[in-house]
Amino acid sequence: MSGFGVEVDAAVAAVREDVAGLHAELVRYGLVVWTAGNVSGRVPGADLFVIKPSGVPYDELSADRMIVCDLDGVVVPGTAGSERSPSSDTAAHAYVYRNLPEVGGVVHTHSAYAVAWAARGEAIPCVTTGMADEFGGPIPVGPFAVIGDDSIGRGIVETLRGHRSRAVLMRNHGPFTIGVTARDAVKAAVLTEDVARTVHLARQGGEPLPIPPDVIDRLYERYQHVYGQATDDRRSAEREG
Ligand SMILES: O=C(CO)[C@@H](O)[C@@H](O)COP(=O)(O)O
Repeated sequence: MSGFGVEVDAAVAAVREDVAGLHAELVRYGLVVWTAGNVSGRVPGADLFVIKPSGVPYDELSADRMIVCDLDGVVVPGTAGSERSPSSDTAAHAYVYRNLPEVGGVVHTHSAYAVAWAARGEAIPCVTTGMADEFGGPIPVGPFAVIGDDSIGRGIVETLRGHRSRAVLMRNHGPFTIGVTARDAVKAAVLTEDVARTVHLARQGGEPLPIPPDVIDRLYERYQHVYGQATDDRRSAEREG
């Protein structure tokens, strides 16, 4: 018995399944080594989110091992998985959920090319149409912050609030991405690494050509509202508004 009620219990169960399964996508797309990356998802209709336990191998991340937290990042006692320590980035994820109500999922990885840009403290310029589609401009750099308090979360929110990009490169650390759902945030993490690698490769042969800002705007608008299917997470969230 969780004490949440039937509807919230069902929502928690669905987010547990979703978040557990999405960690396999981080592995599939080569975004993580060992246990260095995490996915969380907000529980619709409740001030709760679900995140993985800290330092547990990805092939052991079943739904019942996911951890339910409140929006202060405190583990809900007595729930499945609560005997374990949550991800060391739980406070950062919680800060994002508290301060950006439209966010339904948060992802952090140490994907190699994105971390290389973060280590230099250099924003990734928007020089491909695919990047304009997903990010609508450059991927910005967030401040240097270390695990232990709200500072990573603050840096993510300060950098991404009002920004089109769903990704921030936290300086000397790595990418954090947000989405309307956990899956949407995983997609942003996959595409962040893809553009980090592509723009890095492009620069080996010279300076990439810029895309005019009005063209970036048009590509971004089309991708958000026309690309894919009306049932896609982002377009559904927009309709539900
Ligand atoms: O960046 C760090 C630690 O520096 C963490 O995000 C990473 O190792 C993953 O930690 P968790 O297994 O989620 O606790």
